[in-house]
Amino acid sequence: MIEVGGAIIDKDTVIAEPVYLVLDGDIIERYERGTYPCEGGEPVNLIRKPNRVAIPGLVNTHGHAAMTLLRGAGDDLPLMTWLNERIFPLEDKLTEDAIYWGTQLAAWEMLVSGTTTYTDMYMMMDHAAKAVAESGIRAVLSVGVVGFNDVSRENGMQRSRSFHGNWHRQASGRITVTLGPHAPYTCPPDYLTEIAELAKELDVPIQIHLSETQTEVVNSQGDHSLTPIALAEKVGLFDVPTLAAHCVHVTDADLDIMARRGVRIAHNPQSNLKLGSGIAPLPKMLEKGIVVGLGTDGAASNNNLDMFEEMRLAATLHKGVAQDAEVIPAAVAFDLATAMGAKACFLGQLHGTLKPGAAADIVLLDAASPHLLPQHNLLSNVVYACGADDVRDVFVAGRQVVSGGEPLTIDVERVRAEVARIKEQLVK
Ligand SMILES: CSC[C@H]1O[C@@H](n2cnc3c(O)ncnc32)[C@H](O)[C@@H]1O
Ligand SMILES: [Zn+2]
Repeated sequence: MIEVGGAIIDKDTVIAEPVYLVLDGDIIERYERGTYPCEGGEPVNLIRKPNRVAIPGLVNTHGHAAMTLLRGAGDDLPLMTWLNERIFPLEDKLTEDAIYWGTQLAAWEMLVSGTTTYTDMYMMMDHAAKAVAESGIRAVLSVGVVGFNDVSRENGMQRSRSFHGNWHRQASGRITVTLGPHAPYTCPPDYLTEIAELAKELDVPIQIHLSETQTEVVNSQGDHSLTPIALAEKVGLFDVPTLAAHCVHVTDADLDIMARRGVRIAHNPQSNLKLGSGIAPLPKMLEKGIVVGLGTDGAASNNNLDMFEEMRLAATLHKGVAQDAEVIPAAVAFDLATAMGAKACFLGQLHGTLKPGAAADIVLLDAASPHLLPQHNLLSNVVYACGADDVRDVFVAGRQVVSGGEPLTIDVERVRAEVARIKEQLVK
């Protein structure tokens, strides 16, 4: 049982008074308004935190966790220069050990900033999954694959298949495996078709980067006479549930395809701004009924994994673009960062809420923080005022993984030392 001073159950249910959550293992059994009636003494499993506000754990729908190791290694460059000149040469030096420690660093950063579920597309993913299992976070993982030649194509298929066999639904069900074709500009059309076939066989969704920059769209039009999204549909990618990251440069016809085919979008406002890619038309996506989540992308293009920043940016950026303060209200931004984000990355209907039957992924904020005072509107305070520093306690699948702002599952001194060592190897 967790008793708190207030809770946001979901975007529509805000309780600005004492409330307690009753857990049944890794699930929320129910919530009740008021304090827990302690007739006959206080139960041993009652966590009483009147100075906390409970929200669902935040869901980060796009990223590359171990890129924490490359934070600050290439800034102020456009996407393709950033990738080709800075990131790919460093990634060539990453080892299995580096992926493990880079993912530990990411899990630490995400858990203490209130993210309980994240998605990942990267390399040597068995080692990322090990860090997920140990840290207690929940994750939707994929081996990132490219199809430059026959060897990379075959490797990608084999690695994806074996990663699925090793990790799908493992770590007490906290890991979901998906397939991760990097992008249409790194995976030729027939390779995308092969990947879609494998996804059907394994019965798993796909995550991919789509239409991130104008250059990508212009090149796709030149090479295939189709936008990346129209191409993805043509090659059969959308026959499988798909989560498309970015979708910054999209036509109305692209969005119609995505709405019709149930393609989800991961909106990464901070990364898109930092790489100078542009601003995705989030209001239009939502008007068309597309399921959208928020993502940080990797820590080398953001440069942090703080979902409070993405939530606030989603709620403010689009008001400025549209010159309309009514666009993306606080409740919608909160939904994108929680329940709709969970739908975007293929988790259960109730995931990202504190409703009965939802996974017990719960974040407790410091109700005494200046950001939560006064409480004219609790949801507004969380979206427009709170930040990662207000996170005090975090539970994933009913297990406490952060207490008083400190991670319980991560040896932070060890992570600091290993990351410093790996950084020296990378720059040698
Ligand atoms: C094949 S593993 C994933 C691959 O993606 C690269 N990456 C990181 N951020 C982005 C982005 O915004 N657009 C495209 N590709 C990106 C990452 O460095 C890995 O090489
Ligand atoms: Zn990405």
